[in-house]
This record gives sequence, structure tokens and C-alpha cells, in this order.
Amino acid sequence: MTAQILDGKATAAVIKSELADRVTVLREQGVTPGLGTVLVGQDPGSVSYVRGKHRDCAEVGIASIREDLAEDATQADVEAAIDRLNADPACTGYIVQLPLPKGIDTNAVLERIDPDKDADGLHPTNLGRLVLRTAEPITSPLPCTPAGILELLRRHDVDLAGKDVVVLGRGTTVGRSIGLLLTRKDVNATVTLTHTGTRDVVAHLRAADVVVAAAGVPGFVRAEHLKPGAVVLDVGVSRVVDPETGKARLRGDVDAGVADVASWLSPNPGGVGPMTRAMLLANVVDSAERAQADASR
Ligand SMILES: Nc1nc(=O)c2c([nH]1)NC[C@@H]1CN(c3ccc(C(=O)N[C@@H](CCC(=O)O)C(=O)O)cc3)C=[N+]21
Repeated sequence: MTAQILDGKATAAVIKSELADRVTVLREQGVTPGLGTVLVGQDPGSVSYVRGKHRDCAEVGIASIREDLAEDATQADVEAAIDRLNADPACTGYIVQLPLPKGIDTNAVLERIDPDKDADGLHPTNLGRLVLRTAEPITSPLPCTPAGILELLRRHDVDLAGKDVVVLGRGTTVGRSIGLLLTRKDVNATVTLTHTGTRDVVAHLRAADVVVAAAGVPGFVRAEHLKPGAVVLDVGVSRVVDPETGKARLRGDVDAGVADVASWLSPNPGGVGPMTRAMLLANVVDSAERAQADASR
């Protein structure tokens, strides 16, 4: 068997063109959505992600606002940047690029974001809405990677109802939030959230219909761990030095051999990453539309 590709790049392109049409309508109504980013320091990965987000914005007609702070920025400096974006009417949604440098209290930063401008869906109010609403529609922003994974599967007609999903990794941005999303009544998956304290991860993997690999361990998931026909999503974003070229390159959590046993596989790059970025844009457009609807009531 060779897995069918969950093509995140192509799917994100379709979503971006849908969003561009919605942005055109907003602009006709006199509203220009604007994405803000807070970047602290110059980590090469973070710098390139933030650059990519602003490039995406330009493609769909969303304005860009940047708050770039030095590596040695203090808690007060970061909070002042948040306050500026909260107060800026041109900024309809924004993100704080994670991880923040050591010494910055990430939770305090996330809590200071105006929940109505939270483009990452990581403010406790928005995470709380995700916890509270099991069956009701959610109109608040959702975390981008989990939402992107769901949308990627939906647009390839991969149904999750009744499926056993094993998630590797308990981080807030992926593992913990995707568990909440997949167990909603409109998805109806059964989720096992595994982590570094899990006794036998491989036993869980062998039983999984769907694997969401967000452990951050390059090549962790291998063909022999999987049930034939499993659906596999590679969320890993490790950067490793290629011994042949000596250059750093992106390496996911899924070994290449998995393509021989999986029924569906998200490539990496070109899978979950572009979908994450598309969902960020969707959160910005959604919140600009909500603000516009509130203003015209
Ligand atoms: N506040 C915050 N929100 C985030 O959403 C967030 C974050 N912090 N910190 C880091 C992670 C990681 N992340 C990625 C987004 C896009 C790609 C992506 O588009 N990757 C391309 C390849 C890009 C490359 O080659 O560097 C792809 O998969 O095709 C990857 C990773 C968002 N994150």
C-alpha cells in the first residue's frame, strides 16, 4: 500500500482564495483586517514563521503589523507590545510567536491578549470556550494547528466518527487542544493523549486508526508501529542538520517508511504547516467579520 497524500499546500491555497473573497467584501464595507505579530528575539525558525505569516496576509489582502522586540526584552516590554496591539484599531487579530525567551512568563503574556483579537485561540477564555462547548457551535477562535488538521481531513473526506485517535504530545498548541476538538459531538473521535510519561506508546500506536504526531522527536513514528491503513498526521517541526549537505532542514515526527502502511499521510513540509497558517488567516478574517457585524448592529 502507498498512502494517499493529505495535501496541505493545495488545500491551504483553496482556503486562502476563499478568504481573499471574504476580505474583499470586508474592504468594500470599509474594514481592512490586520494581523499583528509579536516576535521576541531572532530565533531563525521563529523569524521565518513570522515572515511566512506576513507573506500569507499580503496574498489575501490582510494588512500586517509587526512588533519585533530584542532577545533581552523584559516582561514589561512584551506586555507593552501586547497593550499597543490591543489598543490599535488597525490590528483586528494578532499572535505572540512562541516559544518566548527564557525568563518571560508565557501564560501571563497569553492572558493579556484581548480575547477578541486572539488569532491563535490560545487565550484562556477561548481555550475555555473550547472546553465548555461540547456540542454547541464555537464562534471563538480555535488553536490553528488542531483546526488545520481537522479541516485538512474534512476536505479529503476522511471521517473521524468513532475512530481511535492517538495523539503524541501534550503541548497546549497541539496535543491538549486537539483532544478537545476531536471529542466534540460533531467529530465524535475517541482520543488517547500520550506523552513522555506514557508507559507503552507503541502499544497505543499499534491500536490507532489515526495518529497525530506532535512529539517533536524526529522520525519517531515508524511503519512497524502502525496498524495497516492508519491515517497519519505529521506535526513535527524539528530542525536537524543533514549529514550530507551540512545544512539544517525540517524533519517531522514521522519516518518516511510510514508511507508504505498508512492509508493517508500528511507530508512534511506541505501538510499540517500550511494548514496552520491558513487557519491563522481564517481566525483573523472571522474576528474582523464579527467586529464588523457588532459595529453595524
Ligand atoms: N504563537 C504561535 N502560534 C503558532 O502557530 C506557532 C508558534 N507560535 N510557534 C511555532 C509553531 C510552529 N508553527 C508552524 C507554522 C507553519 C509551518 C509551515 O508552514 N511549515 C512549512 C515549511 C516551512 C519551512 O520550511 O520552514 C510546511 O510545513 O510546509 C510550520 C510550523 C506555528 N507555530
